[in-house]
Amino acid sequence: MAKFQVVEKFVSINGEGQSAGALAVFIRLRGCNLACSYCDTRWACTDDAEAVEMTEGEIIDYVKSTGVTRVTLTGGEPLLAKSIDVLLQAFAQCSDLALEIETNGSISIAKYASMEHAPSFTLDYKLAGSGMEQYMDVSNFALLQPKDTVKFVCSSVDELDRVCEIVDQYRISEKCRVLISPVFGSIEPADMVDYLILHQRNDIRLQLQLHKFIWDPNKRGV
Ligand SMILES: C[S@@+](CC[C@H](N)C(=O)[O-])C[C@H]1O[C@@H](n2cnc3c(N)ncnc32)[C@H](O)[C@@H]1O
Ligand SMILES: Nc1nc2[nH]cc(C(=O)O)c2c(=O)[nH]1
Ligand code: SF4
Ligand SMILES: [Mg+2]
Repeated sequence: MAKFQVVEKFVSINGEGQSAGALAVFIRLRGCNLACSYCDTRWACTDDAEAVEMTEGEIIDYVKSTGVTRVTLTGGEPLLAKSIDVLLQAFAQCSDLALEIETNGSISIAKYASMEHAPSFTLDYKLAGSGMEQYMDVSNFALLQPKDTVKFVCSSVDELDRVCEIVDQYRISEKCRVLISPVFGSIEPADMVDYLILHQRNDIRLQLQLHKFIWDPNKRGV
């Protein structure tokens, strides 16, 4: 049995990613190796953030108790957790649960992408505005499957040129979904749409963080 530091667990709709709008159970793990300028979950990233220690069995029991079948494992950076492979294996054995992992693009997904019943990944590529672009592990792009998503959170419309450069260089939209999302409140989404129209980017979708429109953007547990 392994132990995981869970800073938050709740049921909501998924506000982001490929299953946006659908019910999901969220498991948020403590700690992160990056410090994105815009991070909306900084409180979960420090090693001393308040957390409840749970085993993989307790996490799965909690998920099953909700009756919700989509699970989002997030953080912080979930792939940093010691023994994360144990938790992913436990989920892989539950054929009635669909696991999505939000990961920050700096950690290799190779070990997990090759698992039987592998989870789906929402792989962030951190752009210059995050201050973290130098940590991106671009070898992950070769491992993408149709069930995965690559996401670019943009601090300015100018960053969309870089998004297109990366999508084209690694042929990402031939492999999986590509999403762009504004840093909440810092760009007009309409300007992002204008960019997609102007550049005829049929392969890139805009996504807004739904939960921040439904609830107070700073509210936790939603
Ligand atoms: C808090 S992170 C946790 C998972 C992982 N560390 C990562 O960065 O992908 C979850 C998602 O929220 C996004 N995010 C964080 N702060 C944001 C903000 N202010 N506006 C829009 N998206 C944000 C991240 O880019 C990431 O896609
Ligand atoms: N409702 C809701 N959906 C989300 N999708 C990804 C989230 C995250 O923080 O990783 C998130 C979140 O914090 N809340
Ligand atoms: S990697 Fe994710 S959790 Fe870590 S600082 Fe960046 S957005 Fe926040
Ligand atoms: Mg969030």
